[in-house]
Amino acid sequence: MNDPKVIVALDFPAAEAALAFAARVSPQQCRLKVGKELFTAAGPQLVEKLVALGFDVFLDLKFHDIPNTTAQACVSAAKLGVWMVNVHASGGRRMMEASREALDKLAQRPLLIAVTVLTSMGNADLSELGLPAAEIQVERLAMLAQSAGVDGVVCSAQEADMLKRRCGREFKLVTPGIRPASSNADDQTRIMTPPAAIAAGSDYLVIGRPITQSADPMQTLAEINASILTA
Ligand SMILES: O=C(O)c1cc(=O)[nH]c(=O)n1[C@@H]1O[C@H](COP(=O)(O)O)[C@@H](O)[C@H]1O
Repeated sequence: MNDPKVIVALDFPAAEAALAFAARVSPQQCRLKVGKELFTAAGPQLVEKLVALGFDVFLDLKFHDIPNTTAQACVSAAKLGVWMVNVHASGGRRMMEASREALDKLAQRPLLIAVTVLTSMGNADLSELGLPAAEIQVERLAMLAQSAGVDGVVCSAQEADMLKRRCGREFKLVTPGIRPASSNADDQTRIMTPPAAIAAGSDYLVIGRPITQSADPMQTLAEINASILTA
């Protein structure tokens, strides 16, 4: 597999566990995501080690701040050699445009992705925030993100079909909240199985606990990869 669709979320408390996982998989089988838990514990050195092992690394720090701070944080992330970085679309147009412009000045830049509505959020959670239903809010933020020049969005696979039609095939859809039929939802709300997500138009599936907490993580990853080859 030369273009792995699965991005494994390395939500571990320390570098050792993440490196032990990385030692058992190859960049042909999956990409790797470093998020807030692992980055806060292990820092940029761990990210650089994973990049040096040949993995495409998604640095998922979901930046959300004023335009200058967010843009410079994206530049710092890019300097680690990562493949993908993300910001919150709800930070607004000027924040996303500043991030894109700052990255464009680099010789090599990562994909810039905007988070729309977290996959843990359901319509009741959104209503409490005074926001419309997930599908409407995701569409609105994705259209804004696209017009601000980002490469794609994080959304749930439940919105993938709608967004591929609205934003076109080239606009990348990165979808967490992926659960094989046999897995628990955990704290995720807008979920979908791996083959259904690919069929709906997801470009990349972010999967953490169903793989990392499985009794046999390598077998689970192999089964998921096999299930989406035929999707
Ligand atoms: O940006 C993300 O990666 C992200 C966005 C989102 O809306 N929902 C979401 O779950 N994530 C991340 O995707 C991963 C999902 O992990 P699992 O629920 O264990 O599969 C976690 O590392 C989350 O931080």
